[in-house]
Amino acid sequence: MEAVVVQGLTYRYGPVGPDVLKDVNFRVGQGEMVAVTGMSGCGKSTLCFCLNGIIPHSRGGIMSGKVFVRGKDTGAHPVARLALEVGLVFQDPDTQLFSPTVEEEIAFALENICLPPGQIRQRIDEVLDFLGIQDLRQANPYHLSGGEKHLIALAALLALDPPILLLDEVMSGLDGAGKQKVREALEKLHRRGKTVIVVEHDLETIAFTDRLLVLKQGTVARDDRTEKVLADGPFLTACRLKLGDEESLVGEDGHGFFEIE
Ligand SMILES: Nc1ncnc2c1ncn2[C@@H]1O[C@H](COP(=O)(O)OP(=O)(O)OP(=O)(O)O)[C@@H](O)[C@H]1O
Repeated sequence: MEAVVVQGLTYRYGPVGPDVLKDVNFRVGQGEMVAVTGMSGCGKSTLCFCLNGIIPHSRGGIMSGKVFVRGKDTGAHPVARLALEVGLVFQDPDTQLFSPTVEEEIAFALENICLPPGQIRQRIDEVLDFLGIQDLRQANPYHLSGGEKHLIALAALLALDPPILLLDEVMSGLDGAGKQKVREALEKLHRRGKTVIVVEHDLETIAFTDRLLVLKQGTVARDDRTEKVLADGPFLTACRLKLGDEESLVGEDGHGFFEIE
């Protein structure tokens, strides 16, 4: 069974707005390490919401086509069920952190699936060790930096142990050491058989992945080996992407910069 199958996915947020995703088709095998990139506004986060069922269940809008995660049609399964298959770390971590301590944040989802208290404590220890963030155990997530918040959201997701991990711009808020930490964690998880999908606009941070999908104005402009795409200067220039940050901060409309943390 494939981890992800996307067939003819087209989506718009409202009845009159433009199609944000246009006839997107791709498959991800179990255990693959895939990156998705593209300029600001090309539809990366929207695609993430389609992969974990937030679209169509919680965002409204108009979706056509099909998305399957581990054989489950996202349109036919509730988001809470899909969360056991695909864990998403959101681009904006404030939308998914709401507990007074890191420990309680990680415990929350585990309590929801009725794990016994002993196992909850064990999983919290394991994920904090795994990410090297035991020192943040009693911290209030709201008081942490953007990068640390992403790590806590990732820890909460890892504690649930979903087979597919989906990270939306998690690296961009981290310093060099933080990026290295996440990269090593993802490589270790990949070796353990997890399917990892990393969404990043910064091409340097995804060079470690095996396969790269480039989105351009809501369509898949390229789906190839990462090293091959990153070596294709003319293609990157045509997509206005480049290794390094400045160019990829320009929006799809061609003007303006957005802030990263
Ligand atoms: N809730 C919404 N309602 C209407 N339009 C939206 C909504 N969210 C996003 N969009 C639009 O959909 C398009 C794709 O946005 P999306 O956030 O998926 O792009 P992105 O590639 O993730 O961008 P970024 O790299 O800046 O996060 C953009 O034109 C955006 O303005």
